[in-house]
Amino acid sequence: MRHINFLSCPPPVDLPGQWPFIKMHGLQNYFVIVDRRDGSKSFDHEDIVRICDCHTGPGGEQLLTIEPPSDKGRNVGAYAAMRIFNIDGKEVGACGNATRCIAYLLLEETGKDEVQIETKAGVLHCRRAGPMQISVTFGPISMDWRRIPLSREVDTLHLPVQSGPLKDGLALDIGNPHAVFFVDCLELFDMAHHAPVVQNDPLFPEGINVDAAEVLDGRTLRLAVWERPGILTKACGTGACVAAYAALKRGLVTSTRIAVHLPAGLLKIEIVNGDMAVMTGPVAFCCHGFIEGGKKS
Ligand SMILES: N[C@H](CCC[C@H](N)C(=O)O)C(=O)O
Repeated sequence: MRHINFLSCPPPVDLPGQWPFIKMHGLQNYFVIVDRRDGSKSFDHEDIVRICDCHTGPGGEQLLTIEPPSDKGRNVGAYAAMRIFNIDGKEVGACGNATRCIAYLLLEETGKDEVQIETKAGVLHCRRAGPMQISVTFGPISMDWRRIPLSREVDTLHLPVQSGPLKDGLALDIGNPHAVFFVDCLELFDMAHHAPVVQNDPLFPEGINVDAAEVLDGRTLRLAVWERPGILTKACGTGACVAAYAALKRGLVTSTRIAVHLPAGLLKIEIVNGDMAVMTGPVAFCCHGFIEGGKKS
C-alpha cells in the first residue's frame, strides 16, 4: 500500500525520535497531522499539549492522527481511521474541518474521488468537491440528552442554561457535543465572556462546544464558535452543521441548503434525509516538518 509521502527531504539534524508531521488548516482551524499507520508512534497528554503549543511545537488547535481502520470499519469500507485530540490532550469524537484535511490527504494518496474514514463519530463518507474543496457527510445528528451527553434530562430544544444573549439554546450531538444559541447580532456581545459560562455549566459533564448563530436570511447564517476546551476558533465544521440543523428545527431558515459564514469564510451545509449534514469547504497546507516524538509504542 502506498502511504502519504509526508516528507521528501530528511530532517535537518539526525536526531532519534523525530517524527514527520504535516500542518494543514480548514478555514484557519489548524491541525498537526501525524501518520500512525505503521504503529510506531504514540502520544501521551503531555506530548499533545507540547505539539499543539506553538512555543514548543508546530502549534495546532488539534493533533490529528491517521490510523489503520478497525476490522469493523474495514468491513464497511473504511480506508483509514483518524483520531482527534484537543490541545489539552483529550480525545474528541468529531471535527469537521479536520476531517476535510485528512480526507484530502487520503484522496491524494489513493488517487480516488471518494474515501471513507473511520472516526469515533462513525465511518464518514468524504469526496472531492473541487480544487482543494472537500465534502463530508456527518450524522445522524441527535438531540437525545443521553448521547450529547447532558447530566440530566431536559428539553434539548430549549436549554435551561444562559449567559447574556446566549439563551434558549439547543443541545445536539454530531459525534461531539454542541449548544447552539440564536442571537440578534454577533458583534453586540462578548463571546469570550459568555460562552465559557455555558461551556462549564454542570448540565454538560464533558463540556460542550458553544455556537452563537445569527440568521441573515432563509438560507444564510453567521456563526461564531467557542470550542472545547476554550478557544474561539476561526471556523468550526461540526458547529456549522449543527447550527444549520438547529435553524431548520426552529423554523428560522426555509432552505435545507444553508450558507454558514464563519470568521474565516464560508462552509456550505446541506441537511439531507432529515438528520444528516453534508459539509463542503476548503482545505489548505501550512507547512511540514519534524517534531520531537513521544514514546515509542
Ligand atoms: N473545529 C472542529 C470541532 C472540534 C471540536 C472539539 N474542540 C471538541 O471538543 O469537540 C470542527 O471543525 O468541527
